[in-house]
Amino acid sequence: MNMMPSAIAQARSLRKGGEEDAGHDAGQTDFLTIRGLEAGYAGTRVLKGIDLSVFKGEFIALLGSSGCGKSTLLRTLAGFAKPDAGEIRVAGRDVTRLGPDKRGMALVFQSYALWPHMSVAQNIGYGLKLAGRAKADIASRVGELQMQLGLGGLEQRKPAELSGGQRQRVALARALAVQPDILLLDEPLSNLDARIRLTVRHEIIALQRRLGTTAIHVTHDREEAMVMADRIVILNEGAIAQVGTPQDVYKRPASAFVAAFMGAENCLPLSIEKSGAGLHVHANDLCEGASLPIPSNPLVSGPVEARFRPQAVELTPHQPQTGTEPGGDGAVIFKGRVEQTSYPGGAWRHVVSLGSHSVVADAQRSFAPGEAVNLRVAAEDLFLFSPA
Ligand SMILES: Nc1ncnc2c1ncn2[C@@H]1O[C@H](COP(=O)(O)OP(=O)(O)OP(=O)(O)O)[C@@H](O)[C@H]1O
Repeated sequence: MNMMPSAIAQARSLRKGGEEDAGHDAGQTDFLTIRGLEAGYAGTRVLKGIDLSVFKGEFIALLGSSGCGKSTLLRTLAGFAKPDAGEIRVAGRDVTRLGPDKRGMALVFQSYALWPHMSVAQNIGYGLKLAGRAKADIASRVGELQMQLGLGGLEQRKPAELSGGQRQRVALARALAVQPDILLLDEPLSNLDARIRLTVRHEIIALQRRLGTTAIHVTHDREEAMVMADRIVILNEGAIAQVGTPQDVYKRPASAFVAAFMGAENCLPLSIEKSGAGLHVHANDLCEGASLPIPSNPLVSGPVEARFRPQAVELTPHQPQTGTEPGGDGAVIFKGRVEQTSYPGGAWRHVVSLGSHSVVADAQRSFAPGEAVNLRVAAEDLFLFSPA
């Protein structure tokens, strides 16, 4: 049974508040199901077997670096590109080989793709006209959408006479006019300036929630994905690297790639040993020894890659440890020297060198270049990965 919009909103708010939520709610009926999807261009395989289930009313953000296949996935879902293998189902119906207009999906492009010679009202009503709807019906639906999207009074203007934010709203209204089951958004905000972007972002979420439309939103922007999505799908070179709630992918990245992509770009080598319920970090020339709880991701004793965010570092003036192995406090203390200090706003940013490595560390006070510092990173902020 499909969820009503209010129930979706409730499920969404529970998920957003629930730290331990694993993401895709058990008991939900999958609405859009993608199985083994492969697609590419003239011999180049771009999508390498995508499996994903989305339930009705869910907002999915598709995040990944340039060229990883986000638009290809969206275009294949919409029916504008043919898959080489795999299956796409909507509410159990196989739509893999159906034309774009037979799938109950609407795609909003980054470039808006509005008809330049048509007015705002004609652009919004375009899909309804194609579907043969009566003039009065079209006028009433167009008027409704104009009001919902703050386009009242602009109905006679041509796209060239609109701001970027207004054009994007017209593109969104045109997509929503046909009442799609699934709204596909291909970086619809990337041409907007930062302030308008925030406004349109909130409008899209509010509208999507009110209508209960299932949405897949492609973006480069990590923060945009975090604030808009129920779940984030991280793509890496045409394959899914992780699917999870914003909290999942931020706090429990499944791989070094996801950790780096989600901002944990500081990377240092450590050597660990698993023993019973704990994990021992060997002291080396970068850090003191430490005892940590075993994280949830699989690790083997030996060398690991340690990743953490600049904000996760507690920076203090260097204090030599008295014992050989302080451990037991659930944190690793690295030793470094400040190379550069700057103030990008909010906190002081430091580039700190540790032997031949260097990391970025934020602090509320500034440390001078040349100063010896300790960098304390708590276990929950330290992501460890064994070599593949
Ligand atoms: N029409 C095309 N013909 C050939 N190759 C293409 C075509 N469109 C995209 N590609 C290639 O397919 C790969 C995936 O492209 P795609 O546009 O899906 O990536 P993306 O993740 O959306 O990137 P971006 O974030 O830069 O828009 C890239 O290597 C790209 O060069």
